Parts: sequence; structure tokens; C-alpha cells
Amino acid sequence: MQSFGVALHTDKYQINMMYAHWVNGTHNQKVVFEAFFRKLPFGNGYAVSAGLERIVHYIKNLRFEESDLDYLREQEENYNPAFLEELRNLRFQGSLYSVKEGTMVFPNEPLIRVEGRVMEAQLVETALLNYMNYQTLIATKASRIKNVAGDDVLMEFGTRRAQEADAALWGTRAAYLAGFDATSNMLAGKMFGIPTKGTHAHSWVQSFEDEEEAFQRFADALPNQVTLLVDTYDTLKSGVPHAISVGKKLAQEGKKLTAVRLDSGDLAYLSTKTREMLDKAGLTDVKIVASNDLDEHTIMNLKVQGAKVDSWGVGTQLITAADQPTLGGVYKLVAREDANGVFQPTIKISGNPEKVTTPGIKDMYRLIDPDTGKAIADYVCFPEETTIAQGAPVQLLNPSHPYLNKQLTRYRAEALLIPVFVAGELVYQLPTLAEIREYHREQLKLFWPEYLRMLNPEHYRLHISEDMWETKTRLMKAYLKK
Ligand SMILES: Nc1ncnc2c1ncn2[C@@H]1O[C@H](COP(=O)(O)OP(=O)(O)OP(=O)(O)O)[C@@H](O)[C@H]1O
Ligand SMILES: O=P(O)(O)OC[C@H]1O[C@H](OP(=O)(O)OP(=O)(O)O)[C@H](O)[C@@H]1O
Ligand SMILES: O=C(O)c1cccnc1
Repeated sequence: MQSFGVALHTDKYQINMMYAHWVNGTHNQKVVFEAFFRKLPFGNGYAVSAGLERIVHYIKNLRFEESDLDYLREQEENYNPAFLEELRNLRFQGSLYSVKEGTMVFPNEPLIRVEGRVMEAQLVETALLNYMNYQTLIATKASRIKNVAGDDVLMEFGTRRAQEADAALWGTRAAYLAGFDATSNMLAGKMFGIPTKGTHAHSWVQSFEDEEEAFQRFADALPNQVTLLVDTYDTLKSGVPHAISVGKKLAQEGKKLTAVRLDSGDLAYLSTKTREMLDKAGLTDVKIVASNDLDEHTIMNLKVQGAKVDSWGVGTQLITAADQPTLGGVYKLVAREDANGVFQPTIKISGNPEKVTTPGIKDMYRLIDPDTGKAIADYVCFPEETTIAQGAPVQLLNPSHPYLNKQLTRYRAEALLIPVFVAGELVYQLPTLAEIREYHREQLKLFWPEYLRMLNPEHYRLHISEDMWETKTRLMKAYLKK
């Protein structure tokens, strides 16, 4: 199949707006957009940022190829040829600031800030949201699963049920950065350096007359990774006894049965019985893997029931984020340059007060208690405000209820939005996936357990500066007057 560039990975309305700007002569106007989500997924207390690496690749490769221009010409006869020439030369020349992958993030926080000509900044909306929304969603789901699995091994098994190939690959990467240990997806392993693991399917057992023979043949072929699926016929009467028999033979040869996998039935009951049977046979270090439509709820429940599982294979529920199909992240214009070259904050009004955007270019900080090392709150302000840089006392206003405020005098501040592209140049050294995983682990330690619990977590707050609040109020009033 023909391969396609990335420039048309966008919505038609972006190209139409670009064209209308071009016709109006406003296409070079500088604007600032930010991407954020409004509500945490899965009822979780935090989300885990992901998607930046793919965004960087996208921005770096952003160019309209000849075939893209031909296609646009075909699609809309009104497009002036000079506009298509403009597109031919288009490269991302703007700036992009983003939170790092693996960062703990919260509703209404600017996760990505794009500054540039409206032509470019508008074009990239669709792809940026596409990458950010999916990967952040899956990283968050994976983080919840990791939260309940503790030190057990977590394997990502979802490719066959994912929403197509890209989702399988990048979803696997998101799961790994948020704490999964391995994947069954070989391409993800090759592309991202994620450890790969695998057992075998029911078809392996079914392709032999006899279950024990199937197990033995598999062990003979792959003596370094013998995990046997024991539920094809009858887990306790057939599968486990046959695996034990093979395990004992392997032990006599100085080899080892690694694990057995349970994939149906009552996993709490079957795993405890299987553990007893393995231990009784002297196979105490043979592990138990469980799979079958698992998610954080079933894993937690199984643990409460005393399931003896060492390793969990999680597919469908994770890779499709089955209980919430999207993060719902949006991309809103927050500032535009006026005729004097000064950025003016813009607002989007909504009947729903929660949906009124917070205007202006924002910097974002995580304020940390220097005594406990724990995060107190996140804070957004205009880049020209100096309070944080000076370490001066900061007024924490609740953005929805600004009369609820408190003053913070002692804090350490970490800047969350880091420069990735500046004036079209990539200035960010992409970390390795192992570094991102480690960074996410460190991020988790910044938060008190009440923000991390799975059920009814405490709300971690984002505060806005007084200046920003005043600007928001002024713009709302000006709009209402009109
Ligand atoms: N002890 C348990 N407590 C709670 N949930 C469990 C327990 N054991 C298994 N489950 C979960 O219950 C669901 C059972 O799925 P299902 O109804 O398909 O049964 P099954 O035994 O897998 O049947 P099949 O043989 O058709 O695969 C799965 O999501 C599984 O992870
Ligand atoms: O349930 P998930 O969380 O999505 O995990 C992946 C599932 O995929 C496989 O089943 P499948 O029936 O596709 O193949 P099999 O014949 O090897 O069991 C595997 O046995 C798991 O049950
Ligand atoms: O290796 C496995 O056991 C596996 C891989 C993908 C899907 N289900 C199971």
C-alpha cells in the first residue's frame, strides 16, 4: 500500500480555516493555543501524560508532499494555486512547550502550548490531540492497573483487540511508561525496546492429540521460556497435573518450568489450588500467570480473594480503555497577537462556567512542600509574573471559586511546561523510554496516597494567579457588555 505523509492527518476544517486566513491575509498572525482535558478518566485522581514523542516526530516531519497538494487541488477547486504553494513550503516554525511524558497531570492544565503562525498552530490541532488523548488515556489506565498490581509482573496482551495497529503499538508504549513490565507485541518490543514475553495459545494444545505431549514438545523447543497454558480441557484435573509432570522432567534435566497460565474460570480458586498442587510437587518456584479480560477491578478483587497470581496478562480492557473510550482533551486559542505585536489574551465563553477557558499564555508550576517533598498544588500564571521565580508568597485561588484562597509562603516550584520546539528548532532531547518510566515512578512519589487511590480520590488542585483571574473576569465582563 502507498505510504502517506503526516500533513493530512488533520481535519478538513483546519485546511479550510488556513485557506480562509490566507485569503484574508491573516495567515501569518501569531497565536497561542493550549491543549488540556477537563475531566479525569476512570474516576482516577490523576492522569499520566503521554504522547510527546510521537508529537515530536509528527512536528519534525510536517510537510505537504506533492501527492497531498494534488489531493487538495482535487478536493476543492476554490483553493488558489498560490495557497497550495504556501502549503508546499510550510514547515513548523513555531514553538511548542509541553509537560514531559510520565508527568502526573490534572484537569484544565495546559499540557501542550503551541505558539506560532495561525496557519501552523491551527493545522496541528487534530494530530496533537489525537496522540495526546489516546496515549494519556492508556497510560492512565495502565497506572491504575499498576497501582493495584504492586510488584506483580504486568504483561500487555492487547494487540489483537486494540483499535488497529497504531493503537496497539503506542498504547503498549504508554502502558510500559506507566508501569507495565512487558508486552506480547513484538513490533512494540523492537520499536521501543520494551521487554517482550509470551506463553502459548490454546491452539498449541489443540494441535496435539494429547495435552501432556503438547506441553512436553513446547518445553523441548523453548527450554528457556516454558509457560504452559493449563485450561484447554480441565485446569485442575488435566492441565496442572500435566504441567507438573513436564515440570518434574525438566527439573531432572536441570531445566525449569517457568510458569503456568490460567485463562478461564474462577481465577482466585484455580490459582490457590494450582499453587497448592505445584508446591506439593516441589515446584515452588514455578509462577502462576493469569489472564482473561482483566482490569484493575478484577485484579484488585482477585487479590482480596487471596488469588495466588504472580503475573497478570492484561489485554482488551487496557488497550481499548474499555470503561472510557477517550480522554476528551481539547485545544483552545488563548492568545493572539495584535497589530502592535503584543499578545492579547482570548477567552471562549460557555453557558457552563466550567467550560469558560482561562485566557492568556501560561506557565505552569508544581508547588512542593520542602519539608515533606510532597506536591501541594499546581499553579498557572503569565510568564511575565515573577512571584514564583522570586519564591515570594503565592496566593492560591481556586479557579472555580476564587473566594476560596490561601497563601503559601514556603514551597519549591518545578516548572512543568518545558520548551520542545523553539522557533521551529527541536530543543528537547527526547528521553529514553526507561528514563520516562523512571521519571513517572518519581512523579508518583510526589503525591500523597489520597490522590493516588483508585476509588474516590482527593482532588488535587490547579490554581491560577490573581492576575490571571483578574484577566479572566475582565474578559468575561467585556463579553457580557457586548
Ligand atoms: N474469582 C473471581 N472474582 C472476580 N472475577 C473473576 C474471578 N475469576 C475470574 N474472574 C473474571 O470474571 C470474568 C469471567 O469471564 P467469563 O464469563 O468469560 O468466564 P470464563 O470462565 O472465562 O469462560 P470462558 O471459558 O468462556 O472463557 C473474567 O473477566 C475474569 O477475569
Ligand atoms: O482477555 P484479554 O485481557 O484481552 O487478554 C488477552 C486474551 O487473548 C487471548 O485469548 P484468545 O481467545 O484471543 O486466544 P487463545 O486462543 O490463545 O486463548 C489470551 O488467552 C487472553 O485471554
Ligand atoms: O503470550 C500470551 O500468553 C498471550 C499473548 C497475547 C494475547 N494473549 C496471550
